Amino acid sequence: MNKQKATLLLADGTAYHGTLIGKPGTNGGEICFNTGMTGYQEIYTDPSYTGQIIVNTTPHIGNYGVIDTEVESETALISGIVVGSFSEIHSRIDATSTLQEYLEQNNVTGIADIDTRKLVRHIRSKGAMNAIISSEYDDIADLQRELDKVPDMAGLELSSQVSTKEPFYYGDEKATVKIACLDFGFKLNILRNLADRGVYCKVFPAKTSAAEMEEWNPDAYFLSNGPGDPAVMDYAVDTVKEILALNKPLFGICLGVQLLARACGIGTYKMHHGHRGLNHPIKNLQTGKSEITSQNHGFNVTKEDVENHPDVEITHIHLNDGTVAGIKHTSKPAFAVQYHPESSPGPHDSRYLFDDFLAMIPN
Ligand SMILES: NC(=O)CC[C@H](N)C(=O)O
Repeated sequence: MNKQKATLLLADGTAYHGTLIGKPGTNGGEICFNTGMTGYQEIYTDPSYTGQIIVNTTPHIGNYGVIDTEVESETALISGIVVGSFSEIHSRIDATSTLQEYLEQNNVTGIADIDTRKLVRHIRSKGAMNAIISSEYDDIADLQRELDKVPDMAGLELSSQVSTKEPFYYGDEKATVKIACLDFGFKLNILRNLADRGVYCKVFPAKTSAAEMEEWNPDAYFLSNGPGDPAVMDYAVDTVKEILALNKPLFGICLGVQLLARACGIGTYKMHHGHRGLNHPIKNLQTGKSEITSQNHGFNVTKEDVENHPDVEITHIHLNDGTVAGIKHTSKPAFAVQYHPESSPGPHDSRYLFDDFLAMIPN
């Protein structure tokens, strides 16, 4: 076990001292916490966490190692991890490497031996803020200088940086249903869920226009999850407006719901500390049933704007705080959710949303 020291400094001046894990260095981002009891590898490789330091509330991390294929994107784009107890050994027979090796390979600097319960209570009361992890500096003035370089998540556009540079295909090319997918930072399990239902996907870079995608003559459109602030993504909002004008089925997940909302003139806002975990309860207002869901978001759709909108209604609400968890357009075939039906990690309660989407596509 690497016993090099590391320091975590929060933007409000709180410092935590622990042990370096992953790659030695200095890295900053917005600190947020995920309450999932499992699935650290999928969480670290979810591109929506780009620019963020993840605190795992599960106290023991690393104990089942890493499997190369169990990823949500090719690499971990996170700015760091903060854990309680870190295990450099693992006991899963199929594991291809230790988490320590994986973090080093993916240039992730982390800190272990932190009282994550205390830290999470701090973030929960003070709200989301920037932080820095360093194994190089322990002097607060040095750390503060590095922390000052970290941009605020509010107002940050990140999707175009993580999106595919070239279009690519996913699924069965002989499938009769074709779905154009806008990549703002796709989680792979969304594509797996679409392909498993027998459709052919073409994934387009974030800045592709609807006219360009129409050249492929898709039957429907999909808006992916992704990092950053939807309020500074006018390029994508304009594309969603163009897609809505086509009257083809449209489904969006997480950032996708925020972009659909903004395309309809509904606002989005930065939450106090967001929702990240695997057991978030939501209620489907159309069926009256509740679902336990996987979530990862720090922004949300403004509820009053939806309530006052003549053509958009709330379909799902978050049962912990009443925030908007899903919306649909009442005169266009478009709907989206703020949570993750593809889970990975997380429960499968909401997989029906993929079936609902495909049922909207005429035969
Ligand atoms: N998972 C996502 O798509 C996240 C969307 C957005 N970046 C947010 O934090 O709210």
